[in-house]
Amino acid sequence: MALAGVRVIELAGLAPAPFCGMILADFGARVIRVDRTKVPMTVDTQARGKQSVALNLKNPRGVAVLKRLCVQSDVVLEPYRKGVMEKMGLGPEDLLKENPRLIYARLTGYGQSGSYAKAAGHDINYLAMSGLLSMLGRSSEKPYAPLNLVADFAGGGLMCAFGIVLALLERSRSGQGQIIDASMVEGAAYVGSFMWKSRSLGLWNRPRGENLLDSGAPFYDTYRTSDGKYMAVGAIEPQFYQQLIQGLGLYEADLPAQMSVSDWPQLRQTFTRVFASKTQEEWIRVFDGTDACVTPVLSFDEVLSHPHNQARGSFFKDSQGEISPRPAPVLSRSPAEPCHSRDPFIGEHTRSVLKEYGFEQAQIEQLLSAGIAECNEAKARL
Ligand SMILES: C[C@H](CCC[C@H](C)C(=O)SCCNC(=O)CCNC(=O)[C@H](O)C(C)(C)COP(=O)(O)OP(=O)(O)OC[C@H]1O[C@@H](n2cnc3c(N)ncnc32)[C@H](O)[C@@H]1OP(=O)(O)O)[C@H]1CC[C@H]2[C@@H]3[C@H](O)C[C@@H]4C[C@H](O)CC[C@]4(C)[C@H]3C[C@H](O)[C@]12C
Repeated sequence: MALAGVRVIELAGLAPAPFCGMILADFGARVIRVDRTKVPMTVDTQARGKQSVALNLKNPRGVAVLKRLCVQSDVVLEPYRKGVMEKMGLGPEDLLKENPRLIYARLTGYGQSGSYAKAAGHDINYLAMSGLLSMLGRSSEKPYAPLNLVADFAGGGLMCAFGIVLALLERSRSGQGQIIDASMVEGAAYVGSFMWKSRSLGLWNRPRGENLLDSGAPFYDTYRTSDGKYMAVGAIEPQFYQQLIQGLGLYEADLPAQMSVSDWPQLRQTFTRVFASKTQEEWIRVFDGTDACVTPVLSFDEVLSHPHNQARGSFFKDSQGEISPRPAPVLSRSPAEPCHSRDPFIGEHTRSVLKEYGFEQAQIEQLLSAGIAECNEAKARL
């Protein structure tokens, strides 16, 4: 796999950093998540392929253990508020001094500088600060966040993984590590570069929800079918729009012009009425195999059995029966091989990892009995 041999220490976080770690693990990195001790269960639902070591980092001996793990690693990924790592004696200066090849990735909401750097926040706040949230929502409604996809995952976890891969690539030339300041505000804004750069085209001149791609245009929207399901329509270009009209059994001559914005409400009413006349399955039969850019809105349960997704193996079932998307993109020679086994228990690998990283058995037992480290091996659960 592309990242085989790369060792990552991920400090346990909420959503974006776990996603970043999972991407690295999917593509072959060895990811060790460092959890807190005395925690009943993990909130990391993106622990695929990771190992878990539980350490008390409030104790200097726990800090010393982490330092020793970082000396032998390529990447450390930290998801805390600015200043937390420094307070624990684990700031970039401390760790890079001991391992100058270390890539020190800091994934935060607001970045390491600026007046908000130390403020708490979540995806919706970062999205708001990026400018993007102001553009998201239906006409005459308040802005709404599309789950926590944009800032946490696209602008946060994914962008940070990209930064780590860039830093690894650069290190192969320079031999040096570096610090990555991954701000979710900036990551989200960057993902939204198209919105920024296309403002001059007049694509976003109208109020929220009344533009081409924000559900303003009737040919770029979803429609309810007679069985309560939905179809997604993305027929922008005239040649595809024609096929949409044809599939709906309408005649262009009877309709206002596609780009006549003032007629969009009337056109939407017509599309709404027609889509409501057939079931989703019937519409699939009408539009499959055409270039009308019309697809069913599939539920999570439906994606696995869709013939297209099945043909590509786009989703897979793990050993627990859970469906997940296959890691993307697909590399021809060194594709990702996502782990199919269950996620680790907190501290499941404490003993084995510490041993592998050079700790003596007696030292490990001391750390465990002093509560600095915690081990929760699978055997103990049988
Ligand atoms: C699904 C929910 C998650 C939603 C995601 C949400 C929408 C997001 O946007 S996530 C993005 C959040 N932002 C960031 O990550 C930006 C950077 N980070 C921060 O800004 C902050 O970390 C913070 C604001 C996120 C949190 O601030 P906090 O004050 O708590 O922490 P920090 O200042 O960073 O300091 C960390 C302290 O921790 C100490 N530490 C760290 N490691 C260790 C260690 N190993 N040992 C000892 N100490 C350690 C460190 O020293 C710091 O200490 P100090 O403060 O003293 O300095 C999920 C959200 C909630 C979940 C539910 C919940 O957990 C309850 C249930 C739990 C159960 O197990 C599962 C079900 C739950 C219902 C659970 C379900 C879901 O997972 C959630 C709903």
